[in-house]
Amino acid sequence: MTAPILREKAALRERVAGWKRDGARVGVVPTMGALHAGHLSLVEAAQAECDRVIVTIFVNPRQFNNPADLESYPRTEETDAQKLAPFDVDVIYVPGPGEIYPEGFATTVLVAGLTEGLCGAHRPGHFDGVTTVVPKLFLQTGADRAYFGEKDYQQLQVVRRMAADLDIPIEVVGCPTVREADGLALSSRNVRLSPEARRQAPELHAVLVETAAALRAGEALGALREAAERRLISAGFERLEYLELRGAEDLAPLETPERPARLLVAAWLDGVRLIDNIAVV
Ligand SMILES: Nc1ncnc2c1ncn2[C@@H]1O[C@H](COP(=O)(O)OP(=O)(O)OP(=O)(O)O)[C@@H](O)[C@H]1O
Ligand SMILES: CC(C)(CO)[C@@H](O)C(=O)[O-]
Ligand code: BAL
Repeated sequence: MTAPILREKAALRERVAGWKRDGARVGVVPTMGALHAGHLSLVEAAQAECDRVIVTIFVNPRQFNNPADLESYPRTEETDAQKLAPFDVDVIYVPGPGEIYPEGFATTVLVAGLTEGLCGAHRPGHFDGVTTVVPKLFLQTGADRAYFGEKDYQQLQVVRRMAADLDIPIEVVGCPTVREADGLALSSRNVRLSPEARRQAPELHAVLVETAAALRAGEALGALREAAERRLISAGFERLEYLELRGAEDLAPLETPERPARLLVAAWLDGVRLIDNIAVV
């Protein structure tokens, strides 16, 4: 059955208050829509641990540093509702812009440190947009747990920090990246790849896996980054944006995986910015 779509925070609050009176544990899966199996894996994780599950769909203008990216971001509410139907979620919350950024809205939440490198360095203002909308989604839904994908690994760590710093009583749960059979991480932006670029795209994950193995074997990150860049360019990519090794939780720059670490990459293919990351332990 298609879940009820609520568009107003007042209606959402009333619904959630009823669940809470019954002692329900509420989970939220924040998304920007254009749902795929990665999002649906978050819904499944939420359903396994929560009595009630809310999926939010809001294409948040404040986190788009590139107006063309915002303009062309896929908006597919009807198909999204159909994709959620077999999962029997309790509510799909699709707030109008006025529910999130009413007239006179003047607050920005900024997380320092964790946002400064990686995607934060290449998408100015992006994480400020994320950390301004996400606490609103947490507070509007009143959820006890929130589910985020490791595909957006820096986002996951930033959101964890924000929720802890603001004393929002919610547990932020990270879920593994869902991939295509050829290794490409599922992303709403993959639909923008031409058929040829789609065939080239899995090279990103292959480079990540091989670089991680070489780091574990003691090879130097600098030389590996150069080799990765050459390989991606010859596979058809336009540009390697970053390939970095970071501490798994604090995202501190590392040269070697001397402690639990994450290898993170961003690269451009066919005018599309692809990101990925894996654990290096
Ligand atoms: N392949 C995936 N596996 C697991 N979680 C994912 C995957 N892709 C996205 N998610 C998670 O889904 C949530 C909503 O993400 P979003 O709506 O931005 O989708 P997206 O596919 O990441 O789109 P984008 O093209 O903007 O990166 C985030 O927590 C994100 O990490
Ligand atoms: C968390 C989020 C829904 C906030 O707009 C977005 O950044 C996303 O889809 O990952
Ligand atoms: N997937 C994270 C949201 C964004 O790329 O804007």
